[in-house]
Amino acid sequence: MTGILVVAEHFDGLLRDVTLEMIGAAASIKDGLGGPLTVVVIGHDAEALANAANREGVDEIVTVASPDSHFDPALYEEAVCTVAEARQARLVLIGHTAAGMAFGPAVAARLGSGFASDVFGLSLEGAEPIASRGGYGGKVAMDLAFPDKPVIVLTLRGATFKAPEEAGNASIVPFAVELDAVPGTGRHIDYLPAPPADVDIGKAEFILSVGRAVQEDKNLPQFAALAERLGATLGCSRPVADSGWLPKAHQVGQSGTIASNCSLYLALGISGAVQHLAGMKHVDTIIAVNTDPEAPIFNVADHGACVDIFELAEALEREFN
Ligand SMILES: Cc1cc2nc3c(=O)[nH]c(=O)nc-3n(C[C@H](O)[C@H](O)[C@H](O)COP(=O)(O)OP(=O)(O)OC[C@H]3O[C@@H](n4cnc5c(N)ncnc54)[C@H](O)[C@@H]3O)c2cc1C
Repeated sequence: MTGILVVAEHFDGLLRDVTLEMIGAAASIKDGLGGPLTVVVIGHDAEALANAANREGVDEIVTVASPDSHFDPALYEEAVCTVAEARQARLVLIGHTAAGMAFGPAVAARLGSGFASDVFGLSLEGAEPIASRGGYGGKVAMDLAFPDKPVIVLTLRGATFKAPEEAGNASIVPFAVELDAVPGTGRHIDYLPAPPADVDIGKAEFILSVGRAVQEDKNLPQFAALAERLGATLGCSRPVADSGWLPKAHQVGQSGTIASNCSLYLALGISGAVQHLAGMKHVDTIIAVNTDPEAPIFNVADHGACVDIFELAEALEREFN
């Protein structure tokens, strides 16, 4: 058992980004593990999606035709367990998403495997997979090994692993799984689209982010204007979003959005809690402004200033005018 099985996630005829990110994570340890990398695409239109999963490092794409045109966790559980056993997968990777969490733990229970959720790091110790995840509400990071477990199921955090850029030359193989007799988990009624967001933190290249130091919502327009003037997207820490001073789409971090495309991050009055830093791990250059010289944000910042954020905003405004 040395292979890796990545379970493709898709919606509305498109692969979700997390699928390609899982392929990137799997490809980075494939040689050390010693087995092939297989992607399973399950769905009504599985064959049409197979080509999109054909990326560098993938050896085989298995398509499983589903009788249901909508996602059903029971069908995924059956299909993934069947393919994992047929391909003797050592490692099964599933997105840490609403869909992935609906069938991933059930797959792990059925396969009697080791299991970890919300994994943000994947490596090898010898030929043993090691999964990194948070603990105690994200206050610590831990590396997990799975001794004596022949199979390991992991759900991987999105916007965390790098997707391969090059196309692959995997073979595409239809795989029959008897899904008609599997009792579904419910009746699909409708999809409700999320309300449109005014920012896309995941794609923003330059983010000016404000923390609790802004104190109250009437102070936000000053920083929104500064962000606009600098050509930055306005981000925030969780207390700012929780207080309703900015919509949730602006929140950077573990329970917000990961700034996965950001080259410059200006953190104004943000202490640097681990949950916020989880959203900044891809940032190239971090500039932190905080009145507390001991603030943890300075441990990760490339440049820092012990300055009051209101004084800074006013000084910049004067500079512009
Ligand atoms: C499960 C879980 C998930 C979480 N997810 C997230 C998440 O996704 N994103 C997130 O941000 N947090 C998240 N949190 C919350 C996180 O733990 C912190 O509480 C939060 O990040 C703190 O936000 P902050 O830095 O704005 O506030 P604080 O920690 O209160 O820091 C404010 C900082 O501003 C500085 N300051 C104050 N006044 C000024 C001034 N005038 N000028 C300059 N500096 C000043 C202070 O010195 C301080 O360092 C999560 C927590 C949990 C338990």
